[in-house]
Amino acid sequence: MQGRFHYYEGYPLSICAMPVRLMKLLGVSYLIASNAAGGLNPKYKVGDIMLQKDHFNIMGLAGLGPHIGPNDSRFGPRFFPMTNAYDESILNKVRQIVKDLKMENKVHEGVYTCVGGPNYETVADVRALISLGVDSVGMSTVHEVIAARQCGIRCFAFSLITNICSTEYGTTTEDHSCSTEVHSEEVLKVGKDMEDELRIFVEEIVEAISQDT
Ligand SMILES: O=P(O)(O)O[C@H]1O[C@H](CO)[C@@H](O)[C@H]1O
Ligand code: HPA
Repeated sequence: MQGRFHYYEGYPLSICAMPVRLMKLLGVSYLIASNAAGGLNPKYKVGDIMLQKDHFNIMGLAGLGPHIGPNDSRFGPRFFPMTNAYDESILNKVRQIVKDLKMENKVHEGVYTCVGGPNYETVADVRALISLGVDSVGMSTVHEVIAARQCGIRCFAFSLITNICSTEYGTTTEDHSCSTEVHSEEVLKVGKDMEDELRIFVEEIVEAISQDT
């Protein structure tokens, strides 16, 4: 996909996840999802990569999801497990790729969450998410992975840490900027700067997965 639909753009989560269901109809069996995300884990630095071991479905706990409403059985059963949402055998292949590409110093494994956005988080939000065991925060991916798992697509996802979420209140300067604020320009720049490295990383993953198929 080139880009994606986001909930904050006004689309219901079923539309945000629609491309995944289209992929299913086209015969896709593996999903590699990526996202730009804020780092919550204090070990993370800007430009690091977090392999998603799991996600915390905060919107789902509030009753939002791509699968709310009448169930269309072409896209899987009404009820389904999410215990092993992120495929361990793909993760193992990626762990090897990380070693081969000598990326260990910048790659972590952790838990992602999707918030509604489009505002970035308050300090209180950030502190709460950390206390809930979340390592990175964005505004996508979770509903895509839910739709994929419902229809049996195997999933791998990673976050590019584009900014560090602040756990402290900053001081606002005269021009009204604030040292601890995140701005989308920063997010886009880190994404752009990492483009070549991530392309190689994803190409390696596709290659490793395709050896299985
Ligand atoms: O998750 P992706 O689409 O990578 O984008 C992330 O970056 C944007 C905010 O900067 C939000 O859309 C958030 O979800
Ligand atoms: N929060 C939510 N979404 C994001 C962030 C963030 O800090 N960075 C990039 N997408």
